[in-house]
Amino acid sequence: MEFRPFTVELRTRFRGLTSRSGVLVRAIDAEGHEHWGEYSPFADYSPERKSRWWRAAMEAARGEWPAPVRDSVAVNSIVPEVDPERARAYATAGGARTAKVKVGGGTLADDIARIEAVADALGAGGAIRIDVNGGWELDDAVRAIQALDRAARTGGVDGLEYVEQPCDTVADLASLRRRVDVPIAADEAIRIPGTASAVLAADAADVFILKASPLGGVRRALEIADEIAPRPVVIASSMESSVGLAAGIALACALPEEPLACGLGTGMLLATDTVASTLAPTGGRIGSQPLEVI
Ligand SMILES: O=C(O)CCC(=O)c1ccccc1C(=O)O
Ligand SMILES: [Mg+2]
Repeated sequence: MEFRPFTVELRTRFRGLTSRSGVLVRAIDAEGHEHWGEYSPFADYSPERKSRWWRAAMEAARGEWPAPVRDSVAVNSIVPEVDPERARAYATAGGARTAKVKVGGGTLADDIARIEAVADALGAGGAIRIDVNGGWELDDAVRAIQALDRAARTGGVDGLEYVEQPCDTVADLASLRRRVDVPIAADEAIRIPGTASAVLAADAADVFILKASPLGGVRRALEIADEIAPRPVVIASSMESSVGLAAGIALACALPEEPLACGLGTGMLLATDTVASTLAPTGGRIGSQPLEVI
């Protein structure tokens, strides 16, 4: 095995980061085929969570992914917490018809203006989901979700598709789910410190966000999807370079049931990459592609 440290730059600050660093792992299988894995855990991850990411990188480098059952999946665009004019451009990037809008970091008025701009840019038939990354208190969450759902009913968009991780704890997600009509999606709650089983047991989410690398690899994430079924899943990246992104695509294309539009369009947010041609969506869809690691 060969190990190659890397750093890639982001176009927009994301999760407080302007770059992503890690190690690429390269291995040749028994038939002489080359495979690459990416180990790029976030710096604040515990040793246990880093070890899961390591298992995902090893699975990729050993060429142990299951065979795909579809060629491509729909993706969502990602709208960071930018002003309404820039939000419009992000909303339809890559041909996406579903936009995931980051909210909750500034004022509710700014969030409303951003959602209205995204609804207008998408137009009829578009879908809007929001990601709070936790942090809302229950009562604030109820008020904000109602206001943002109204904002998403402009331009022919049918309200919010779901709200991702509005509050931190599984208990708060479960309570909130009983107080609002908008579906609730669990992201961090199924990994930090919880599990999909705990979210299921508390009946705390309608939609489950699965990420191949932090969950320990494609096969592990497929087991979790099996446990969750028939509830809908969304496969998302962890803002990896294209080598890591390929694991998410392999997972999305191997699921027995087609996932909802996936958060696998993050290649568009990279200014530099580990491959010659970044994995990015066209016509709102993304599929696997041979990687030319540079
Ligand atoms: O879901 C997506 O569209 C992309 C993935 C994404 O948003 C993300 C990427 C890295 C870290 C956290 C998150 C998140 O879902 O908040
Ligand atoms: Mg999220």
